[in-house]
This record gives sequence, structure tokens and C-alpha cells, in this order.
Amino acid sequence: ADTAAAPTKSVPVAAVEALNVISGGPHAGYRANHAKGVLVTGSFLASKDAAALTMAPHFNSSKPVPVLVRFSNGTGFPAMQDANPNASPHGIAIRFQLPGGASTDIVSISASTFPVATPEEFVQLLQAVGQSGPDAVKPTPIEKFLASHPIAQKWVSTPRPAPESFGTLAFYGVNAFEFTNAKGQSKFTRYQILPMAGEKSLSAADVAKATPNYLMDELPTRIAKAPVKFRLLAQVAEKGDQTIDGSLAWPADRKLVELGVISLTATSPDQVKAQKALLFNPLSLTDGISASKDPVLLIRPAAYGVSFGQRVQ
Ligand code: HEM
Repeated sequence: ADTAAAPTKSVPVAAVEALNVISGGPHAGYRANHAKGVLVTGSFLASKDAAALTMAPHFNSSKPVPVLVRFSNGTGFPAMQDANPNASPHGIAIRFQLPGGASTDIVSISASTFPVATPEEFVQLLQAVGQSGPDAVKPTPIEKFLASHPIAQKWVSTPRPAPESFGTLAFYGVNAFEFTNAKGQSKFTRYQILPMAGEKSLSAADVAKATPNYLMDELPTRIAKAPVKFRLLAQVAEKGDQTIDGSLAWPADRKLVELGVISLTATSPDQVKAQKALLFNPLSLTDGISASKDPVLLIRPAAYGVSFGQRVQ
């Protein structure tokens, strides 16, 4: 007799389920990953060099364009303590309000690479974490996963000290995009978002004293005193550089082009409601920017949609 194929869960659904297992979620109203965050606003002003790389309107405007920016802690724990090592990598999600009412997003983390190359491996990693609680038999599923995935092993053992502030943390796009300029010339690039105040982290003594919400509390205070600024850069691939695997960095000597400066000047009112209603999408693009064929990048909107569907209710 025919055996009906068992329905298989889609990768985005499996990813969100695995995130929920880790955080004890779903937590009503909160993202399945990067659950805790702070929302601020400001503007972006393009540099004169940006137009040579891409015809995207925000990179060609001589006037500042408004931005909405959400900084976040990693994991789906809404109460994740800001200095907890598992809050790293932190996130930054940027929405540029383009002239004419359209928008485009950048969604990046405070790590220059991703632990794995594919969505399937990311689900395996998340499931292994979820199965490696205090009662797990040794070697635990995550120990086994890391032993067989050296890049992920190196990624988890890379020190990521708690930042002094979201305004002193560097963020990276990880996934590549293809930029096309007005002459039709295309190049693959990766974003870097570097704090103009410099990268600063807490000492071990400061971590011990840090309050649970120190990052979320500090940013509005800092912004009230002076604009918090980041340089937005594009690292440009050379011919032959792979563009489909965010777990592999490009050589450090690849050219960096300054796209412009992000200047954050106000904290959004009604934070909880505003964050809940927002859905950032790394594939919400505009003319002059297209997705690479990186399978992790291509699956992200579907996973974010599953989480959004769960949290808006
Ligand atoms: C297969 C890989 C990935 C999966 C399954 C995944 C999953 C998720 C999910 C479910 C959310 C919550 C979305 C929402 O409810 O709005 C999220 C948010 C986020 N992700 Fe990912 N993600 C992946 C890769 C990445 C990568 C490569 C980056 C950055 C380079 C990233 C950065 C972020 C950030 C910053 C947020 C918070 C966005 C916000 O503030 O609204 N993720 N991710």
C-alpha cells in the first residue's frame, strides 16, 4: 500500500518553534528572536561616494532621510538581561523612509559572521541548544553539533563582551547584497555599521554591577544629550569572492566605502506598542539593491513572518 508522506514542517516554522523551545515561548506580543529592544528615530545622510555603488534613493539623496531604528538583545526571552552573554549578538534593524512614502530595511547583528551557512543547519543548531538543558546526557546535542561544525564552534567561542552602550557597538550585515549603480554596474557588498563614539565594552567589574536593562535605559539618556551616530559602510567583494555563505568572512583588506552617517536623535514614544506593530524585513529592498543567493538571507522574511503572525495576535 502507498504510504502517504508525513507532512514536513517548513524550515521557517521549525526555526521559530526551536527558538520558542529555547526561550520557553511563544511570549505573547514578543519576537521569537531579538525579543527585547528599544526603538529610536533619527536620519541618514548619504556620503558623496555612495552613488557610485548604488542608485538606491537613500544613497543618492542630498537631503537627510528619516530612519527608525530598533536595537535588540539576542534570544526570544523578553526579560533577557542586557549584560547576559546570550544577549550577544545584539541586533540593529534600520528602516529608511524613502522619498515618496516607500521604505527599505537593513537588519544586522553585532557579529561579523553567522555560525552556519544554511537555514537547515541553523534549525539543527537551535534544536540542539533546546535539547541541551541541565538534564541533558553528555555529550549533549549542542556539544555534538559543535564538534561536527568547526565554524559554529569558533563562532560560539569568540568573545563578545557586553557593550558599554548600543551607541558603542559595531554591527554587521553578514549576508551579501548586490548593489547596482546608475550605469548598470553591479558589485556584491556587505554592510558594516560602526559607532562614531568608538567600540567600547564593559569591564568584568562593570558587568557585575550592570542593571538588567542598562542598555535599553542608557540609549534614551545618551540620545537626549547628543545625537548617537554610526557610519554606514559597504564592504565590497572582489571577483571570485563567494556571496552565498554568511559564515565566511571576506578578506579583511576588501575595500570599505562609506555610504553615509546615521544620526539618532529621539526615542520613540509608546515603545511597547510601536515595537509590536513593526516587522523589519531584510528583503524589503529598493532600486539598486538586490538580494544575493545566500539561502539564510532568502529564508529570513518567511521566518520573521511566522514570528510576526504569532506575536501580533
Ligand atoms: C536562518 C536564519 C535566521 C532565522 C531563522 C532568524 C529568525 C528570526 C526571527 C524569527 C526573528 C523575529 C522576527 C519578528 O518577529 O519580527 C528575528 C529577528 C531578528 N533577526 Fe534573525 N534570523 C536569522 C538570521 C539572521 C541574520 C543572518 C541576522 C543578521 C545578520 C539576523 C538579525 C535579526 C535581528 C536584528 C532581528 C530583530 C529585528 C527587529 O528588531 O525587529 N537574523 N530573526
